[in-house]
Order: sequence, then C-alpha cells, then structure tokens
Amino acid sequence: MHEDDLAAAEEVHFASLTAAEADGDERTIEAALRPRTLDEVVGQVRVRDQLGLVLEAARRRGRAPDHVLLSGPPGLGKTTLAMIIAGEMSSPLRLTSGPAITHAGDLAAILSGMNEGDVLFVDEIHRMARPAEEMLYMAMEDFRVDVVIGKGPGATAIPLDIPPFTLVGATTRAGLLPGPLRDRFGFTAHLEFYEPHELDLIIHRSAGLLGVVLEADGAAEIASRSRGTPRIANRLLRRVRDYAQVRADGVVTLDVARAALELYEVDELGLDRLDRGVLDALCRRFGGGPVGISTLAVAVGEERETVEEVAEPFLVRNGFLARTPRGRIATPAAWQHLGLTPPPALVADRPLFEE
Ligand SMILES: Nc1ncnc2c1ncn2[C@@H]1O[C@H](COP(=O)(O)OP(=O)(O)OP(=O)(O)O)[C@@H](O)[C@H]1O
Ligand SMILES: [Mg+2]
Repeated sequence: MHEDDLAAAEEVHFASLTAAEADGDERTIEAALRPRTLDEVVGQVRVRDQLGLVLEAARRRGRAPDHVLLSGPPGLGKTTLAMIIAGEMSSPLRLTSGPAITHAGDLAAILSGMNEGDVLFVDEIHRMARPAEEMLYMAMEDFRVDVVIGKGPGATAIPLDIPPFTLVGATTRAGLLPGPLRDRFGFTAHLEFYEPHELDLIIHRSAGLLGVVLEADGAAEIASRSRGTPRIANRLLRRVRDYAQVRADGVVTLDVARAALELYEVDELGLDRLDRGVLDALCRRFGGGPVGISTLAVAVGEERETVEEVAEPFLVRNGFLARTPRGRIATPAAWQHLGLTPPPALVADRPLFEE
C-alpha cells in the first residue's frame, strides 16, 4: 500500500471511531457481544420491564406477541432486542430491511413463507417502498395480503392468508414512519442513551467475553467517553485493548485507557477529531456562526452528510452547537471546550436555541 493510501485508511479509521453506525467487520464482532436474553440486557430498564411483560403474557396465552416497534439512535440495541424477542419466544427470526424491500412482491414472498409464531425483523423500516408499506398494514392487522397477479386492466388480486406472526420493526427515524404504520404496532419501545454506569457494566461484560483484563477505573474512563452508546463503548474497548497489548502489559488500567484514547483522539467528553474540527471551524473561522451547514462541511473538508449525521447530533445533544434558521452556531460551552473565550455578545444577547 502506498503511504498516502495508508494515511487515508488510517484517517477513515480514526474518523469512524466514534460514529454510532456499525461498519462491515464490526457486525461480526458485535454478534459475539450481543446479550441473548432480556436478563442480560444492561440498562433500558423501562423497555426491558415492559417488553418482558408483553412477551410473558403472549407466552401464557400461547399466542404470537403483538407487533413491536423499536426506535432510537444507532448502536443502542435495537437489533439486539429484536433477536432477544425471537429468542425469548423460542421462535425463528427472519431478517430483512426496509431498503431490501423495493416492491410489494418482495414483501409478499417473505410473508407467504412465514410460519405461525415466526418473528419478522424489518430493520430500517422507515425506508421501505410505499406499496410494500401498504401491504404490510394489512398483513399486520388482518394477517392477510392481496397478491396482485398480472399487470394493467387484466391484473387480479388474490387474497392470501398468513399465519399469525410478530413483526418487529426498527427505526432510527420514528418520525418518518407514516401514522397508519406506527399505529399498527401494539408496543413501541424508544431506546434512550445509556448512563455512564450502565456503559461501565457493558464494558466489563464485553471485556469478559473478549478475555480483556480490565481495571475498574480503566473501564470507567472508556465509559465516560462512549457518548452514551454501547456500540461505541465496545469499539473503544477493542482499541484500548490493542494499545494495552502492544504498548503495555495487556492490562487496561486508567493510564492505558487515557493514553490509548488520546492516541485515537477521543477526548474526555467523547468528542473526536471531526467533532472538534467542526467546533473549531465554527468558532475560529466563522466567529461562532451562524453559518450554513454546507459551508461548515467545506471548511472541515467533509461531506455535508457526514457533518450532519455523524458529528452534529452528538454536538447538539451535548449543547455545543445549535441549529438556528440562519445556520449553525457555537454555544458558550463549545468555546470553552476548545479553550477559547466566547465573545461577550454571544453570552449576552444571542438567542441560542431558537428553531
Ligand atoms: N443493553 C445492552 N446491553 C449490552 N450490550 C448492548 C446493549 N445494547 C447494545 N449493546 C451492544 O451494542 C452493539 C450494538 O447494538 P445493536 O446492533 O443492537 O444496535 P442497533 O440499535 O441495532 O444499531 P443500528 O441502528 O445501527 O442498527 C451490540 O453489539 C451489543 O453488543
Ligand atoms: Mg441494528
């Protein structure tokens, strides 16, 4: 590999360290770290209790549980919970995703192959094609679909009964789901970001599974930089383990965790290079804003989508950046985080959170 390519590959690696989305290889590793039962799930106490009740009641009645919608940001456990639902019901799980269903026929093929009690998991359900969505409404409510044979005036609809099944939908964008679809779920679970002590438990659990020797304050350090997201916690743990094995004696201590995360440019609050780059451009080059998202993206040399979808949600959630009708602005906290003094006018009279 040419040196520049190597640098570019590293760049991508660093840039994605705190992205909440999983990349290709990561899915395999994640599968090994997934809790398999509701009892093993850390945090999300309310969702766990409610879901436990829904499943237990269905088991007692000997029926398939109501359809379940799991919503929330990436990496918080939607796929994990879908698998647990099937596992707890001892039912086969069929997996598909919204983008894979481009025609109603795709969905009809899946549904007609279902057996009683099967769990159908549709990931990214908000991205399903409209005609398929309409077919799904009917399947969810009446366990029936109309399969259309032929085209044009000669087309006929053949009704087809489907055995009772449970649909589990997952979405990062519950707001994009059409009302009729949302209303057909009997139970909706909204996953919340995790508290540091919960991430701490997840890190200890993962370290056990991965055979990593971890000290308590090392785990706490990783937890506090994981942006409330188990996927990121597990990813940072793996990178810190690399460091511990190569540069230390293999044990993840507080010092090792700190040194490793400094090397990977993940700071105390979990901001990475891109996040700080965005804040830095906003404060130093644009005087704190307001500045349009496209301009800001050019200034940090990234795609607009990357800034908007990877960096911004975390910065907004943590009160470093605000979206206003005139553009993005840095909050006083952003200036302080960069070690800069916010302009007095910002603190005094600019409305920060107008939408
Ligand atoms: N409550 C939890 N307890 C322990 N580990 C968890 C928990 N939630 C998630 N994880 C871990 O985090 C990783 C990511 O979870 P998962 O794939 O379920 O997220 P997701 O919500 O489906 O994300 P996406 O929106 O990207 O599909 C999994 O490997 C799992 O091990
Ligand atoms: Mg998922």
